[in-house]
Amino acid sequence: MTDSIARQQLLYVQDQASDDEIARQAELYGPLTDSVRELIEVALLTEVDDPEVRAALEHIESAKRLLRQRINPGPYGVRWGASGQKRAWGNAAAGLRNAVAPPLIVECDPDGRARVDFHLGSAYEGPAGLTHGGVSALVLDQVLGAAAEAAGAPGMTGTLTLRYRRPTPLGALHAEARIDRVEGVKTIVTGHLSGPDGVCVEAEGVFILPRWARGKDSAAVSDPA
Ligand SMILES: CCCCCCCCCCCC(=O)SCCNC(=O)CCNC(=O)[C@H](O)C(C)(C)COP(=O)(O)OP(=O)(O)OC[C@H]1O[C@@H](n2cnc3c(N)ncnc32)[C@H](O)[C@@H]1OP(=O)(O)O
Repeated sequence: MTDSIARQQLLYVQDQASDDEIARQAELYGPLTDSVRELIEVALLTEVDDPEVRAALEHIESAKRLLRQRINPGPYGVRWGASGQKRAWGNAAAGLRNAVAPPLIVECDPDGRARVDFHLGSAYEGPAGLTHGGVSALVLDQVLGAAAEAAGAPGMTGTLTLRYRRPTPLGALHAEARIDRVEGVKTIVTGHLSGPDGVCVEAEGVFILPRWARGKDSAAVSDPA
């Protein structure tokens, strides 16, 4: 095993947090994340005068000083509580504590299906008024990966193939995925992302259970939101 894989595995942590403690943290940090996400949008779109921008910056710097007083050196990793409840709260697509995440709250079925309705604001723009193609890839990677994981066949993304069929608007969107087939350690998943006018992006992903995880309980290596 290489040092980098060993270091990565240290970020899969059983911290034995109780369900009550996890609920407390979700209630505390969820609104903080939502507020920071709104801040990103407001900072992008504000048209107030210069003194107001400078005053807002002071407030933000002050909030950062407060939060930095005790800080995890990061990254967040994946944590399991006492009941087996998992938190991938740093996940860039779906992490409860990650304001960069759209966020996605993905619904999954154990037969290997996943779906999510979500909203992308101005912070996810690529072409003018449209969703950035890399963000579409982020969303589809997560939703396809979640479908594989839901069926107990999780894996790292080996290959993700996308076909951008029509421009993806910002605003209300939908993504869904289903397992096409499982071939040994490979799970092949298909899916799409759609907007009000229909399918915008089609996807196929090959998710591979890495060598270091083979023979382990799949729940112990999966990476849920
Ligand atoms: C589990 C927790 C996470 C669970 C995560 C769940 C959340 C999902 C959403 C987030 C997903 C991500 O962002 S994941 C992050 C992005 N992805 C990565 O960083 C992956 C980086 N690459 C790797 O770690 C590795 O290359 C792997 C794991 C993909 C494969 O390496 P390996 O484990 O050594 O595989 P190996 O034994 O050689 O090959 C096994 C089989 O897969 C085929 N194969 C090998 N590489 C590829 C490939 N890139 N694309 C297609 N097929 C491939 C081989 O031909 C072989 O087929 P055959 O001979 O058996 O037919």
